[in-house]
Amino acid sequence: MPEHTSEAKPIVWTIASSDCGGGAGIQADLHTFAALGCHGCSVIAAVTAQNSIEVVGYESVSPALFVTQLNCLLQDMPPKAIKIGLIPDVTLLEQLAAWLTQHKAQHQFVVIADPVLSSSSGYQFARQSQLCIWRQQLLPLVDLLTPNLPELALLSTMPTPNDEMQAAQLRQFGCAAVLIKGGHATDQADSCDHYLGVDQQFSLSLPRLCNTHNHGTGCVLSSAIAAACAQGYALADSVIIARAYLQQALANGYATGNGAGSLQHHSWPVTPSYWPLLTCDNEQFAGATQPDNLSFAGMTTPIGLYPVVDSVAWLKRLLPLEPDVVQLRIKQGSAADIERQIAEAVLLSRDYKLRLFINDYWQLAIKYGAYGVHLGQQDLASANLAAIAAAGLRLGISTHNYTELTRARQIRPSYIALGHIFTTQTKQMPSKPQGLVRLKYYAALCRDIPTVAIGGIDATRLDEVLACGVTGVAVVSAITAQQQPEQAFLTLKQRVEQHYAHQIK
Ligand SMILES: Cc1ncc(COP(=O)(O)OP(=O)(O)O)c(N)n1
Ligand SMILES: Cc1ncsc1CCOP(=O)(O)O
Repeated sequence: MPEHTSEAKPIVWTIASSDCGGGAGIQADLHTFAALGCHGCSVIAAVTAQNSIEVVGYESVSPALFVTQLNCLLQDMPPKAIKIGLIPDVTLLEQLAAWLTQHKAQHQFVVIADPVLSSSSGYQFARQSQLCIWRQQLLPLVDLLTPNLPELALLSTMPTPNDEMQAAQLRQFGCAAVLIKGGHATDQADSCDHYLGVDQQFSLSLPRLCNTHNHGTGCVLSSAIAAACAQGYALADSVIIARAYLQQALANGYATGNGAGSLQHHSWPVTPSYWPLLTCDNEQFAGATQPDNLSFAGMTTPIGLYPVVDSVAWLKRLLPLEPDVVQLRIKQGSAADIERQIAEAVLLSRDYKLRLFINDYWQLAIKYGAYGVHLGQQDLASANLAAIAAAGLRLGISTHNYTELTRARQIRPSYIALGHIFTTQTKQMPSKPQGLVRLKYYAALCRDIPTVAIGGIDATRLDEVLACGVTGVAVVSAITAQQQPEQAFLTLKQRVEQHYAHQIK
């Protein structure tokens, strides 16, 4: 399902070369854009003659026609993102650098570059003069470069075989981020890519697929990243989405001629087995990967209506109405008062058979024996997850994007919160509202873990949120800011219960 309606598909350009065999180049890029809900435009740099076995030859377009394509598109169909692929000509590379210098700042598009310097069948497109233009003129205009290991070595001037140092050098030349593709390290069982971004570094690994129908792999990965960027995802998220898209396309690759066949373009990836394992390379996310032996108690699903209240006084108001699950999220008060409220809330929860989650204060939750703990992203780094699991408490984790969701899934918590879905007045959020399309994708990916939607959800939006496939709906102001909070709770609870009862039938 595309992020936008048919009236507003984001426009993505590919500036690359034609593969008459249809598996790579411009043809693969356009398939990828379409599958990810974008409208693709193509600026053709060269026409190659190739099939599934070999590249037989190529001819570049004239410099005049190259620039005319760029200008004509810019006038009427400006891009949200541009993918650069094979440009086997020095003059065209120089022209492109000059054109990007002139227009990038004004039009604010993202540039993803796949420096196709040789074909997987062994054809060499790169000459020294082209490498110089890449280094000196193009890299400073690139937001993400996606070299494979041979391309990384060619582009870097470092003789060392150390990939990270070579990538660091390319970033010094000016490209903001580098994704080192590990596909060529065929001696390893997993295929592992390293993302070196402005403020994040991580590795993504997935089982190496035996399918030999892998023509156009690099083209598809870079164009999927561009498409996800055009859909408004941050660069790190786009890399993760694209890697999952590629795994899905590779898993279903098919024969065309007698050589490496083509990838199968499908749709937005939501299948857990295609999702990469994310390992954080920097301190910030240390400890975020689940130690294998950690296991959190499960929740009986669906979670249903999940009120979040800020005091034990609010909890006492709701308890006679028999909520199934409540979160106590205290944000003010002295340490002594907070502990008193948590202790009292846990005692009350036992009397009422309530599943009570404590926000933030995981030590107190363990001390008093709460049903569970809810932690945000910041809390994850400092909390002792092993202690929470060992005490038998459930764990809920907040997420606000694909990177956080991917990490949270690896921890295998009791539930994952997805937010904020709509604008909320209750909390200042540093992130953007996620909206319903993303919520649906996230919930589909989490088919194996309970999910809770949160943020700006009220009676008017309840049905569309439930329709996205979450197993619970968390609300604050839809209850506590209403004139009749008890009545608001009862109405919401009845509607949520009806929804899940209907689903089970
Ligand atoms: C169900 C649910 N989802 C998200 C949150 C937000 O938690 P967190 O990120 O820890 O932020 P604060 O609540 O501490 O502001 C939540 N509390 N509950
Ligand atoms: C705590 C929190 N975390 C993400 S949104 C949010 C507040 C949700 O409140 P409301 O339901 O009133 O929008």
